[in-house]
Amino acid sequence: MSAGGGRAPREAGRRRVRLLATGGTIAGRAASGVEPGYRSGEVAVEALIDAVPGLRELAALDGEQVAQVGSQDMDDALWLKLAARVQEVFDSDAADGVVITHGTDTVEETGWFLHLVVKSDRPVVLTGAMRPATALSADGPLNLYNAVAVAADPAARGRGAIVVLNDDLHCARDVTKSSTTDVHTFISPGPGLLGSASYGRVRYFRQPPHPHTTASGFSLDGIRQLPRVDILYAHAGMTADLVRASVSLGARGLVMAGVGNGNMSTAAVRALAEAAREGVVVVRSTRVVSGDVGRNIELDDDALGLVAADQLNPQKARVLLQLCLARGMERDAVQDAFHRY
Ligand SMILES: NC(=O)C[C@H](N)C(=O)O
Repeated sequence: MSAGGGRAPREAGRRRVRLLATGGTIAGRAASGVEPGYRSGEVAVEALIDAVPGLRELAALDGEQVAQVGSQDMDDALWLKLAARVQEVFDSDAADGVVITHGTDTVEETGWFLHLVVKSDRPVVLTGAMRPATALSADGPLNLYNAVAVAADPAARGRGAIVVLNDDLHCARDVTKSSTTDVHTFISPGPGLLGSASYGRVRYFRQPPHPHTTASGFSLDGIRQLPRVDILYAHAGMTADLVRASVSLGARGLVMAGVGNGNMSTAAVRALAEAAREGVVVVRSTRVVSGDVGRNIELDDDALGLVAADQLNPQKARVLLQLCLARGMERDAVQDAFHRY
């Protein structure tokens, strides 16, 4: 095992897994994750690996610290860095699969980004923990064990980015965090789980039906930064002010976390239609945890110039819209992408 990104030795029949650590509660130090002043992301990658009995028996492992942040501090620059690192690891044949240790707050967004841009069939597995590494009944060690088992499993190939927590395998497209503190926080509303893992024994229930990784039209090619896309949260009595503020601050895209089926107040609708006329691409998603946002249902998207998010929640819609805008796609092409991916 090396901490600096050296290769795990190739041993006959043994899969090689690279651990890319980014921080999060899986690397947090505290008696619990709800202590005042608690900070995630303090335990280094070597210590994480050493804390899991039997981990090295699953695969030839090496670890690399890509970042050390609470995932609330993940941002576009870190996504680009992480995705580039995953791509380099695969392109140089340094590993058969990667495991990314990550905070749970935004793991769904990072996973979705990687699901769309990484060009490889090799498994990209993300895991984390709800309880700090030093807490009573820490969940990180078994999550990491299961994640390495998935990354080392040839049957995980071609399934895109997989989020593994609490014995569940989720497609990065579908997964979302549903509880602030519960260990069973991750759900995949609608499509359901991708599979399960029990002490390293992995089963798959389905293939992700939407294009991803090698079949996705997105990649890192030519992308040095991502365009600004803001998410606005709809509520009773919403005014138009924040829509206008986002546009005047330079947002090239807006995602509305609408009420119900992607609805919002009349004032907000008018402001969004105006933004769309000015060339901002506006996507209607929903603050509701499950269900699709359909086109031209309660709102006339055709007349208003809006895009419907289909199955993507606001934070996932933001990632896809950033990638679409980075590729120079216009509104109709963006709508097609929301139906396709
Ligand atoms: N459970 C966690 O990992 C929460 C932490 N704030 C993070 O996302 O990094």
